[in-house]
Amino acid sequence: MSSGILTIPSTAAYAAPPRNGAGLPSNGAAFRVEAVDFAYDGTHPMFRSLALSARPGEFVALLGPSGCGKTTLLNLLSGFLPPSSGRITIDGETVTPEMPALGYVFQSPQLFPWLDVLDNVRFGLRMAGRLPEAEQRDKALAALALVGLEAAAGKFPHQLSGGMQQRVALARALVLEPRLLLMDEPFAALDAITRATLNEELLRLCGRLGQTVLFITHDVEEAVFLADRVVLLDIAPAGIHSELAIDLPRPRRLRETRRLERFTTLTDTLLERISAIVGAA
Ligand SMILES: Nc1ncnc2c1ncn2[C@@H]1O[C@H](COP(=O)(O)OP(=O)(O)OP(=O)(O)O)[C@@H](O)[C@H]1O
Repeated sequence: MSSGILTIPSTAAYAAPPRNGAGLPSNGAAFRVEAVDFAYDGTHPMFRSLALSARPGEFVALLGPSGCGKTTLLNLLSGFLPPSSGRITIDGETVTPEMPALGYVFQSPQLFPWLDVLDNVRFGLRMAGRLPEAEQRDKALAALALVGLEAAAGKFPHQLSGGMQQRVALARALVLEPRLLLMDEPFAALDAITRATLNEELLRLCGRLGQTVLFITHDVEEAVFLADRVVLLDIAPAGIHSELAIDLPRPRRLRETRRLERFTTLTDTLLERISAIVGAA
């Protein structure tokens, strides 16, 4: 944790900075899932000897048919679900839900309706109780500025659109300066235009802040647009079906990137693989 308002990594701050997909220095965390077995109630196996890792600053999108265990994997990675065997580490340390390195954004923004936007964003800092109130407010305002919502600080969630609420949820995660951002279909409930805007904003923020991201989506185009690597899950308990490196140039803009032949090739490849999984089920 830094003591500044929100730490934007600069090249000078790192002797040998790892590079994220945007080619910028990264302060992201590495995660590693090693030989993980997991079964709900001990009887419904979801994963057997699962292995997955990400390098600092990498943007990993997780795709797979409904029920294959994407959210389960996210809950294992966050420490909310303990594996029955194997090991999950963030920068070499066994994960726990309290790890300050972790940030979450879910499909529903889950804002507190009785708190204004600033206090929603400040909530985690208030609970941690480590900073004076004025500093908490400064940090919350800086996080809101990152998502373009500084002017909405005094509004309440019901006065915001769905897209604005999801931006607040993102600011609430970012204010804690997570080094690994776990996102579970964060834009799935939004209209296509808002979703496109938020996809571009997320990439801009990740390029600037450098955190590692695990992003669950059902949308193949969204996965290809955002990610450095797409991980495709098979029907449980088969685990990972395959991975695909997304070698599209950055920075990415939706309209330009979608027009690239390589974008079509990558999305087609994934769609074919998903059809094969579903067809075989
Ligand atoms: N707490 C639980 N107890 C028992 N079974 C569960 C629990 N949570 C999820 N499951 C089951 O585990 C399987 C995987 O669920 P999970 O939510 O991880 O899948 P998913 O790939 O994220 O699905 P979707 O794409 O539909 O969101 C499903 O069959 C689900 O019913």
